[in-house]
Amino acid sequence: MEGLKKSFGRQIIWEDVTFTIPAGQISALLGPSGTGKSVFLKNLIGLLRPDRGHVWVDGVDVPELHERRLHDLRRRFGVLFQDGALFGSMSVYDNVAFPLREHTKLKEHRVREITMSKMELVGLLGAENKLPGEISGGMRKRAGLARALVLDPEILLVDEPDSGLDPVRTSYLNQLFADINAETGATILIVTHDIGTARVLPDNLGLLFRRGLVAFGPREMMLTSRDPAVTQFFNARREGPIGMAEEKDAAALGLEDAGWHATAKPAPIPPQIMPSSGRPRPFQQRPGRWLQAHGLQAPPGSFIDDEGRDWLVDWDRLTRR
Ligand SMILES: Nc1ncnc2c1ncn2[C@@H]1O[C@H](COP(=O)(O)OP(=O)(O)OP(=O)(O)O)[C@@H](O)[C@H]1O
Repeated sequence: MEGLKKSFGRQIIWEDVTFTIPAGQISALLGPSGTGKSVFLKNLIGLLRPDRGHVWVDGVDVPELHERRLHDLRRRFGVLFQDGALFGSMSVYDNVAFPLREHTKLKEHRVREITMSKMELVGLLGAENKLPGEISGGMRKRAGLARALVLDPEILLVDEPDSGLDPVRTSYLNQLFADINAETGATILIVTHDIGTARVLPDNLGLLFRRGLVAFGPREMMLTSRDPAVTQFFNARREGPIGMAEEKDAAALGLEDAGWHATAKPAPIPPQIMPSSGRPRPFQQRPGRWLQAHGLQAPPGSFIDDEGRDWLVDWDRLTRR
């Protein structure tokens, strides 16, 4: 993304957004409600066009593409929209099978195999014949995810996969993303409000706030950041520049910011989710590596899981195998 700006009428959603989503890694984008995260995803796949700027995918500038080329490019993307975006009059099965029928010439028996395997992956077997209106919100979300996965996308964009899901399902889903990334090397971008997910799943984190990208970088950088908005958001604190309304009074901000800087204290960094195989993902980094490379110490208690296991020690054991 380079110099990206989007507005609707006189409302600027964000501007000067420039960053690179590292290929083959898992990244998460967070930000208070209404900061334009969903709008951002839509710009990435050409469903909305930015006012200005570029979205480069392998040297191709997405906003410049015409419908036909966009259609071809989208084949490489899997997208889960916030509401699942299912066709209400089609069964869950037909919804999930849709991209296969739209983008490939596969025979029906093959379509069935793939569709059923993805439905199994997201725990939806048995719901094939139901209509979207007959299943729960969380199930619709998982159906949307199965549909996003049927073409084995190189780039997977997911908008709030965890909203409306219970903590156990969210935990399964996070494991699923780690496994997909490990197995297929897909680049995954997740928009989420779930700080729990943001702290343990991605390799990189970004924060949208006040009409721009406050920061984007490796998980360890973001979780130890002293930027008041970043610290406040990733630790779900009330003290900080982010208010209940979209934004606090700019004048008050200047006054209070100094205090926030002094008190911003990062919490311990939790261990990252490992793939089910027990082997690190291709781009997964040794815990503490980014901090070490920058001459920084992890906050005390970092990389220790709930059972008291030290993941630094574990990592060395796993990678030696
Ligand atoms: N098609 C559109 N036309 C006009 N305004 C829009 C359009 N789509 C989104 N907006 C506005 O853009 C802003 C950002 O919306 P968006 O849905 O991207 O926020 P978000 O960060 O994803 O929010 P949440 O976390 O609550 O889902 C909102 O003020 C919304 O009303």
